[in-house]
Amino acid sequence: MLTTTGHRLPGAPGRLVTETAAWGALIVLVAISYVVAGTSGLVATVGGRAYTAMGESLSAGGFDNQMGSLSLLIVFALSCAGLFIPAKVFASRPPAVRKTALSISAIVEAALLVVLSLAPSAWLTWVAALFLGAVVGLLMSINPFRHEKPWRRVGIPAAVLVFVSCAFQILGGSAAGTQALGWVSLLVGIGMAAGSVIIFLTPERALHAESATTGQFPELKARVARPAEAIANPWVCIGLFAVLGATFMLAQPTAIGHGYGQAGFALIIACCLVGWAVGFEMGPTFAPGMSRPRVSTFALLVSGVLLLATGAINELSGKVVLSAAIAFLVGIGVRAQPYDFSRRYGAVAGAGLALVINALDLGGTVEVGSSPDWILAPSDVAFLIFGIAALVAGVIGLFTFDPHRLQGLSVDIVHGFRPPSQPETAAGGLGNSAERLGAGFFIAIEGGDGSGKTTQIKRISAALADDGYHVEATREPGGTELGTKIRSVLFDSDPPSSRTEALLFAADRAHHVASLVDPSLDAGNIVITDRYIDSTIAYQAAGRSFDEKTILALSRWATQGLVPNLTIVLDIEPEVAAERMGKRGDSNYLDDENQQFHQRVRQTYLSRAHKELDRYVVLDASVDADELTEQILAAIRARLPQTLVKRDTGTEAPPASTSNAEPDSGPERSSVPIAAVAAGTVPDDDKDETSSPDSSAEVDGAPETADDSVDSRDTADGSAEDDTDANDTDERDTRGEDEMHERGPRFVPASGDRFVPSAVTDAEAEISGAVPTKRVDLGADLREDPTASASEEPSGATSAPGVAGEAADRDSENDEEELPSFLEQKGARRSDEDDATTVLPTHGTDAIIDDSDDADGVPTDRIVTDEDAETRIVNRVDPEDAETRVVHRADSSAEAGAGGADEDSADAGDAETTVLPVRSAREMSRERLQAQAEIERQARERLRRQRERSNRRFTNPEDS
Ligand SMILES: Nc1ncnc2c1ncn2[C@@H]1O[C@H](COP(=O)(O)OP(=O)(O)OP(=O)(O)O)[C@@H](O)[C@H]1O
Ligand SMILES: Cc1cn([C@H]2C[C@H](O)[C@@H](COP(=O)(O)O)O2)c(=O)[nH]c1=O
Repeated sequence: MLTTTGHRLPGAPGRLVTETAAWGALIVLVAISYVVAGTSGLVATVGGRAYTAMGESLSAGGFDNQMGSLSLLIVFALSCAGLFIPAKVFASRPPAVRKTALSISAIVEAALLVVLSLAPSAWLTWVAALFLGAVVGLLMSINPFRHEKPWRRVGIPAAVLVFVSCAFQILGGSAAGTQALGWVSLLVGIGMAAGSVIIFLTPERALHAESATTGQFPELKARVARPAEAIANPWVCIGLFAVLGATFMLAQPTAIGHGYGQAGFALIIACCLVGWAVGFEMGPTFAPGMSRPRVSTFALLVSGVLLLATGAINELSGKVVLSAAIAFLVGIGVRAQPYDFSRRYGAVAGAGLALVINALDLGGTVEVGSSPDWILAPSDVAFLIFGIAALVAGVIGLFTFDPHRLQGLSVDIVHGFRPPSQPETAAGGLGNSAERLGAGFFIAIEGGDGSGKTTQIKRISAALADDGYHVEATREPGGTELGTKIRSVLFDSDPPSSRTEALLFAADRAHHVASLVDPSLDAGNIVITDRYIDSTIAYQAAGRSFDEKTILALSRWATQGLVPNLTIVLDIEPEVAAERMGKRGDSNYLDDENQQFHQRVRQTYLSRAHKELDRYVVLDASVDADELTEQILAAIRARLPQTLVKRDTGTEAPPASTSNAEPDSGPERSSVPIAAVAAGTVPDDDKDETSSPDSSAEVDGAPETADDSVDSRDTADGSAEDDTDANDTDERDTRGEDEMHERGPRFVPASGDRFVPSAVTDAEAEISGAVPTKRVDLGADLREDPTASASEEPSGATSAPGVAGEAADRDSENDEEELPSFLEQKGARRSDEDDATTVLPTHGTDAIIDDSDDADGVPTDRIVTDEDAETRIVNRVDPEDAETRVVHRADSSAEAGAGGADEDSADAGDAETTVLPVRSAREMSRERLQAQAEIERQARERLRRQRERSNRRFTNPEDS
């Protein structure tokens, strides 16, 4: 059989034509050899009167079923022999050899078909059968059709055969159908010759066989079904192919045995092909809730029943429909699973066996007590035998392949046709297995910009922490150190192209899941993320009008299919959200998209939620924040599994923070602590943190916090530890592990705007040109009275629990009095929830930002650093725009020593620079990354504003 690997290939036209013709030849050949040999009998075919006898028989419409079967068997055996010649025998031949072999065999086959159609005779049929069988076998070995969807090629000659034979049969009666075979063989012979010529004219190199098309499991479709499972022994599929081979092969004996004529045969073959094609295409998604081996098993079982029915009934339309249904089930069953087994063995064995059974001529009449008696043709007996075998095999399969976590046959079937839950379907069939979600619970909070996600996450994290859970709050983009950089790339310079944007979000997500979400879920935490895949679908697919499937596939690939247990959509009119955003005064270029964009975003969230009501909860986000918090908490609490380990009771899973206690040992995450991590258990994080054992028992990250702060202050002070530090250290040493890590939710520092350098004083900040920034403190709301906290202790409000202590508080007070002018703006903003308190620490002299090349005086982001000195200089930015925070402030006098050397830099800071202090290597590497990102962001921001100013000047010179 001539085959190709797809019409996309170079040289495809020649192959397409010859292959189509070859399939046609096979059908016609099988039919003719059955008719001819069957009519005259084996002995008659070699006798001198063969031609006359055959002619008489043909016109009389008589057939010898037994001999026909034998004839068929020989033709079939020869044709199929080539399937088992190793492909490499010919495939490895040079293109020139392959090309010559293909065209010569095609022309030989064409010649035989033409002769056969013009001069039908018994002996000629045998000769043709031998030759064609050999040629077909040879060609199959050159390019086995296992890589192609057969119905595409065989469908054409089958359709032609149906048309021609029906026409003949309608015009000339049943016997005339045989003549149709002659005409069809002429047609396919001509086609074969044409294909041969095209192949001959095709350049050699274009005839290479390329990759498989059907041999691969279709990834995209697999996503909506249960994951594909590796099949150790695909005997069920081999059985299904045997059923298919038998069904095809019994078509002609059936047509003859029941006197349907060739039109009946053609009809059966064509409908079988259609059924097979439909089944093959639907296989990966059919019965999506059923395990894939189980789908195959049911297909085999049901096809067994249908085979029995096919054998039992005598009527043509019933046989046609049932044969098509059997072929459909085979298509379903074999395609439900990855297609990496050979279909040759099953199909050839099934067809061969069917012929042998048919040749035994076991038909007869069964008395059923009343007339008419039940007439069984030999082919019917073959169907019955196959039916029983398939049924038995199917039942064995049911006991062999487990249902998918379901019990009972009916339950299995009913559930089999329901789509599996989203987690199981995610990511190309990988899905969320139990292991994938770890022991934790994954929640995504979604919604348009300004819907209140951040506000709510702070609150619900605190509440859940109060419930005793390990909570990790994070966000996208920017939930990790790398994420902060990606966020910076996204939002701190010119907007990227839409495709770049989509890829950057995906990259952030990939890292976020791999380095933070997954490990945290593994540790048994509740992970709450501010945005996840739905945001990408809403913004990049619907917003930017990219293909949703592509965007989804990207995210699923990035996350390896991790799907939240629960997604809460905070739904709000974009206009209302925009108003809120206006008040908040912090936006990115996506926020600034037009209303249609945000409407599309909103609708996408809603329609996604609508499709999966189990996993989504949509809440009206325009209501009062407290009310919304209650609603969210109710939704979450109703879904939290009982098995989730709580802090106080949990003995199985390690506390969330355990794995992160040593910052460098765990998965990468932004380990800079957020001030209010202890909130939920520590009402006011600026109070009693050093004196209360509780308060020093920080949640994950808090020990780091303590370390960081202690280190920072020691270094910054250049002096010995103060009492606070000592106490803190002692307490940590004596605390149990659980205690050490547990205190409310652990907020993952989310981005560059969460950069928390160690202490500096405001005085120092003033000297150094430090950066007052808008504070983004997820922990702020966790304090008992955030407003009071923010207004009463503005500079210390961001102190880390167990770290800031009284000294820090004192410092804060001092700082308050000594606010430099630009920090007064910050002071003014402290009453706001999102207070601006941050200064970058200063220290070191050896690193500078070299602005000397800036002819226009605009600082650039060209940075020169001295690694050994572990210092960096940060350009000062507009206080309005900076986004960094500080945990606490250290003693200004102590800092002065370290900062003394900075004065040059600080002057240069006039020259808009800030110098970071010397730290431990570990901290420095962490902070360096953050600081560098911050520096770059700020520099870009300046450039952007500079450009804007220039533009303004340009467009409105008067203003300038
Ligand atoms: N229920 C509410 N009612 C009124 N104002 C609210 C409510 N929730 C939040 N806000 C305010 O709306 C603004 C936006 O809130 P928030 O930052 O939490 O939204 P967001 O969804 O996280 O926004 P973004 O997507 O841009 O990060 C904030 O100033 C916040 O104080
Ligand atoms: C995760 C994700 C986010 N976006 C957009 C949505 C927002 O406009 C910003 C993120 O800002 P936020 O203040 O942190 O909410 O990014 C997106 O377009 N695609 C995404 O996948």
